[in-house]
Amino acid sequence: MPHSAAALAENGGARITETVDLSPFFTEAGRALPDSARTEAGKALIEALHSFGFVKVVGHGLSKHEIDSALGWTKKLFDLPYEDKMKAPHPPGPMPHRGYSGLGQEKVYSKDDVKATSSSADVGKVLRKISDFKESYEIGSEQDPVQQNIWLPDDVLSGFRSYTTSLYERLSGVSKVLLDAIGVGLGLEGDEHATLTGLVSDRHCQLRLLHYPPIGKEKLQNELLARLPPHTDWGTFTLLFQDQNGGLELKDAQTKEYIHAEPEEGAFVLNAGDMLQRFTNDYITSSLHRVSVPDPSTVLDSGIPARYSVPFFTCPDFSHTVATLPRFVTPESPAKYEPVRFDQYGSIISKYQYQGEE
Ligand SMILES: O=C(O)CCC(=O)C(=O)O
Ligand SMILES: [Fe+2]
Repeated sequence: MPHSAAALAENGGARITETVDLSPFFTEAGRALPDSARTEAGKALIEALHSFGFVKVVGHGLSKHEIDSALGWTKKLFDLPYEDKMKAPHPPGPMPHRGYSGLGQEKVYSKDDVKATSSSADVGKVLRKISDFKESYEIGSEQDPVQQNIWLPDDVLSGFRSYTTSLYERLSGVSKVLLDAIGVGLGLEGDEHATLTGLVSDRHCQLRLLHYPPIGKEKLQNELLARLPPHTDWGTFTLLFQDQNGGLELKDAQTKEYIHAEPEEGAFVLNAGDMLQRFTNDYITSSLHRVSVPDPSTVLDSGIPARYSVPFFTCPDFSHTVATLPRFVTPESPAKYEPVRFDQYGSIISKYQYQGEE
């Protein structure tokens, strides 16, 4: 791991150390345990999400084979020649957010980036001066009536459609159990627990396959590059599988320092999105995170290796209105957010995470 090891040495190496075991929710043996085991695991989950907005999860029931397959198919896809990948091109504009985007095509911004450049006539152009050095492929539910999937012809990568469709379904199921664990950890019961179900839609989640190509030392020295700039995820929460090459970092809201989400065999990273932050009136934070490019002086002559990751974004239904749960509004913590319909929130944000040429 030359990249992350070098970066760790450089900034003191703060890492996410929180790893929670959610087997009381996910595995047969765990489910046989008394309720107190689920309460304890749920509370540990919420404690980590409250402190950092990020946590690593084990005991989620996904096998090593399942995780390796997700990363393996991702590599197979991006190993294809560019012309083949372009047989399923992401259309220009933010919607539908589906299909393949080549290097530099998508630019991710944070709300603060937009504020800082908003005096400029063309915010998108200013922010695109540093391009995102990544390629991606977006997949949604086959049942999504709003955004249809854009598939490669099956002879280009045989089995890809059926594999990724089943991965979407599998991770959608995992997300529902995670949501239950969040409810248990927050101590929600009855109607309050029921309001949680609106936070994860059957048809509006999104699976994303990502490839950050290797970068030579010279390019790192000579060009302004980002792998994935700081941003928050705007859905409910995201679960993410990454390879062993590292680079994902999140901003600690207290210290303002970026800390490393070090890859851990068998674990996925879970981070809260904007909807969970609004639902809990900031009790759970949607942390800024990024995939950084290291300082060239810390990098070996061979440059930095490729990195692959697979995030699954759980989102409410587009027509669902997310409101803060009353129990999180107190005299000490007055309401910070108006209720918002998810598609309206999405259309404000996605304007700035623009795909395609401008
Ligand atoms: O590749 C990663 O580790 C981060 C991906 C991410 O944050 C995103 O796609 O929103
Ligand atoms: Fe993200």
